[in-house]
Amino acid sequence: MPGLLVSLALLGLVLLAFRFYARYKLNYWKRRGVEQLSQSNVLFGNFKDAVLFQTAPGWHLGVLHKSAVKQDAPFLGFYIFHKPCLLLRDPEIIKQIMIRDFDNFSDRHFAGSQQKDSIGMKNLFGLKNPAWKYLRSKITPTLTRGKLKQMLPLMMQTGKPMMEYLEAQGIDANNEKMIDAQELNYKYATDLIANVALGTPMDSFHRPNEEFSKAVYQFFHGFKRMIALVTVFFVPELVELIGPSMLFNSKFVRKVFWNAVNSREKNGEKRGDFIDSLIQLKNGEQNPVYKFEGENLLYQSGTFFSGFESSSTTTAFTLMELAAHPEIQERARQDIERSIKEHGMTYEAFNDMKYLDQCLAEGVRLHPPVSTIDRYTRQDYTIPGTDIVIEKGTAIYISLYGLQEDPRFFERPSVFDPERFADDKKVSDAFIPFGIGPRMCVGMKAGQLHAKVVLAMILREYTVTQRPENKLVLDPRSTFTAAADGINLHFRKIIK
Ligand code: HEM
Repeated sequence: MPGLLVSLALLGLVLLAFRFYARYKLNYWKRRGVEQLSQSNVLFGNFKDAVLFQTAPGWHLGVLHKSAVKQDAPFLGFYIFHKPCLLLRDPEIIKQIMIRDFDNFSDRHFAGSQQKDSIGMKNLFGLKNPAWKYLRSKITPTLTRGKLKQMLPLMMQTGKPMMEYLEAQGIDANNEKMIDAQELNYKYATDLIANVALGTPMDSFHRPNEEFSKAVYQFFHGFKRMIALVTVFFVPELVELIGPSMLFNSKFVRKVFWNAVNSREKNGEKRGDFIDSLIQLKNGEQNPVYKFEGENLLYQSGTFFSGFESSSTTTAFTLMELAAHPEIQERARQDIERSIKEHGMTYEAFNDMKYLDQCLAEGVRLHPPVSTIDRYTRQDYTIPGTDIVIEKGTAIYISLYGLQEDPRFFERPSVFDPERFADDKKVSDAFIPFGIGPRMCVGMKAGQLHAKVVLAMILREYTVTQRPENKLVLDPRSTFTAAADGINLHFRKIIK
C-alpha cells in the first residue's frame, strides 16, 4: 500500500512538472510580445482537432486565423504540439516576408526534413536552396504559353473518355442523374497526369482497375498519404520517423515513366508533353547543383501529381458553386460558347473566357485547393517596424481559408460572387490562391487551362444543380482541400 501511494505521488509530481513545462513552452510568443491564441492544449497546443483528424488541417488553420482577439493583428503566434509557429494575417507583412525578404524565407518548412518521398518532394515543391532556384529556372520554361498550347490537345483528348462516360449514364433532358464531380475530376486528373506528365494515355473511366489508375486513386484517396501530408506540412520533424512505409507507392508510376522515356528516346517521337521537355533537359548542359539524370528525371513528374490534383479540386469545387448559382452558371456557359464561336476550340478561345476566369478565381478564393502556405526562417529575423525577432528555424504559415475569407479584405466574404474579379474592380492583395513571391505556383496557367477545358466540356453539354441534402462536408483527414462524401451534383443534358 505505501508503495502504491509513493508511486501515485511520483506520478502526480511528474504530471505537475509536465504541466509547468508545457505552460512555459506554450507562452513562448507571449514572452516575445506577440499576440498568441489563448486556448491551447497542454499536449497538442492549438492543433488538437487537426492532429486527431476531427477537422481538416487546412481548415483548422483558417479557424485559428479567425480566432485572433485583435481582429487586425498582422500576425499571430500559435503552437503545433509545443512548437511555436507564426501565422501571417495581413497582406503587407506577407509581401514583406514572401517577396522583399524572400532570401531569408526561400524554403518551405518541410524542406528541412529528410526527403524520402522522392516523387512527391524531391522536386520544386520540396527542394531547398540552392537546388530549388536552379530547378525553378529550368522547370518554368516547360510551362510557358507555347508549351501549354502544345498540351491543350492532350487535355482535350483526355476529356473524351470522361464525356463518353457521362454519355453512357443515360442522362437526358428529362432524366437527370447524380454524379460525384470530385470523383469525375480525380479520374480526369489521373488520366491527365498519365497523358501529360508520363507520356502515356490512360482511361480511368473505362478501365479503373488498371494498375496505374488504382495507384493514382490511392494517391488521391489513401489514408496513408493523408497522414504523410499532415506530417509534411505541420510536423515535418516526424517524417523521418514515419519512414517509407507511409509514403506513395511509386512502383507503377516508375514503370510507366521509364517505358515512355526509353521508347521516346529510341524512336525520337514528340508529343508536346512533359516527357519531351524532360528529355530536352536531360540532353542539355548539366549543373552539379541538380542534374537531370536518373531518378531526378522521375521526381519531376511529381510536380504534376499534386499540381493536377489542385486543378481538379478547383474544377470540382467551382462546378459545385456554379450548380448552386444557376444564373452565374448560365452566364459562364454563354461566355464559353461565345469564345469558342469566335476562336474555335483553340488556346485563344480558352484564354478569352474572361467570365469563366472570374468564376474560377472566386472558386479558388472560397475553396483554395492548397490552403496552407508555409516557409522556414533561415536566419533570425526582426519584423520591420517592430523589435520582435523571429528565431531561425521558426515555421511561418499563411491560411488561405483565413485570409481569403477575411472581412477586412472581402465584402460579404462567404458569398460566391465572380463580380469581385470584374475588370473594373480592384482585387485585394489578400487574394493569393497560387501563393506569392518567387516560390508561388509554377503551374498556375496550366492549372487554369486544365480547369477551363473540363468546365467548358461539361457546361456545354449539361446543366448542373446541387440539392440541399448534398451540401459540402470537408474531408477531416485531408490537408489539401477535398470533400468527405464527394461533390454530388445533378447533371441534366442540354437539348440544342
Ligand atoms: C488551380 C490549380 C492550382 C492551385 C490553386 C495551386 C496552388 C499552389 C499553391 C498555393 C502553391 C504554394 C505556393 C507558395 O508556397 O507560395 C503551389 C505551388 C506549386 N504548384 Fe501549384 N497550384 C495549382 C496547379 C498546379 C499545377 C497544374 C502544377 C503543375 C503543372 C502546379 C505545380 C506547382 C509547383 C511545382 C509548386 C511549387 C513551386 C515552388 O516551390 O517553386 N500547380 N501551387
